[in-house]
Amino acid sequence: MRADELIKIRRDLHQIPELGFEEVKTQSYLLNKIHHLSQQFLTVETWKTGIFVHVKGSNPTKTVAYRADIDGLPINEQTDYDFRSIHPNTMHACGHDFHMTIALGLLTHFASNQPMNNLLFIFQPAEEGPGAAQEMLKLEQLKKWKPDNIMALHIAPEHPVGTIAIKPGLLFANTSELFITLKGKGGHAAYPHTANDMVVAASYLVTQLQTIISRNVDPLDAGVITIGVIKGGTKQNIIAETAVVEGTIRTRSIETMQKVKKRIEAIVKGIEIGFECSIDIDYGANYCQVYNEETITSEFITFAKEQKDVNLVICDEAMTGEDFGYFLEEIPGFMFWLGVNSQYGLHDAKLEPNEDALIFAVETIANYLKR
Ligand SMILES: CC(=O)N[C@@H](CCC[C@H](N)C(=O)O)C(=O)O
Repeated sequence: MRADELIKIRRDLHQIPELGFEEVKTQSYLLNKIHHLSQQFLTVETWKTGIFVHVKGSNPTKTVAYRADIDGLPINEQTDYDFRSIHPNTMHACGHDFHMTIALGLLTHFASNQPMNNLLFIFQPAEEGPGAAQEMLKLEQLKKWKPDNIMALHIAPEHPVGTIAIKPGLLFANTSELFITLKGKGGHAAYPHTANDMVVAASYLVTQLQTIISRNVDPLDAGVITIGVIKGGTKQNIIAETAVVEGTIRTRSIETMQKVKKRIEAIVKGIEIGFECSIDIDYGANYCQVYNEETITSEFITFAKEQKDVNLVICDEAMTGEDFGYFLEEIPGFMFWLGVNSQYGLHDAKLEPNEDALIFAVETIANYLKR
């Protein structure tokens, strides 16, 4: 596929971002493209809004899976593109439009250039939440086409085009979503003594949560608690009966995740007693770490070093999360960062990844898979 064709696909997909398990238009766009390819070596199956495409190899000794996530984020796009999202408050702000386009570019290549080994393309819904990897791993398709290895990429705005950033071992953190609901007693703004204000309780809670990483996690370990949402109340002169606080927890180890959650629960108990309210905690979706299998990752690093146009970076681990980690728990493989050189980062309403990375990725990964 030519660079301009990849760019056209990326722009089409960029315009129709959909949230997890709602990727109906995205799935039908991808299926339409896939059905226009030569079907000789392909078997196409769907699951919810996801797609599996098996490419039969000419003389297979194994099956290699390539996974791309397909969902968007609830963000109101603020780029200067003339192909901005046509879906209000939804945007491909994590590069999944790039991930899908690259997978489709690779699939297009191998549909007409039969690979030696079998390939399995996995277009996965709902990576941003609630996650789909664990469910997909249990499916019939994974059993009958059982991949021996698996790989995936994630765009990296901070690296120039041509960069592959990777490391063996831990790449991404363990994550847990965090949804906290506080319930007190509403009332008139002028009579605070008759009510039980959840805006004030939530404010104390958010402040106290900030002490967990700084006071309870070993400084030589690492963790993140980010509160991305705080909502409460209905009007400026009404005391809020309820408030919600939503965030995410990131840790390098499961043990630290457990410790952080224990501390959250203790702080919540304190707020319940101190503010005479009731608080519910829901940890939502939890993702395990992304851990790159050492041998295969080292082989990929060796391959990348040999490519003249690849700027190889051995990077540090990041506190991002990915349910691709679940695939890696069961299937040896790796994930890498693909440089896309954007002034604005992931989850930013102005993210504008450089489209030159599309053809670079397709050609580089096709060469790797051919080997
Ligand atoms: C690469 C990336 O940005 N991934 C997301 C994964 C979200 C996990 C989950 N919904 C959570 O918020 O904990 C990330 O935010 O790192």
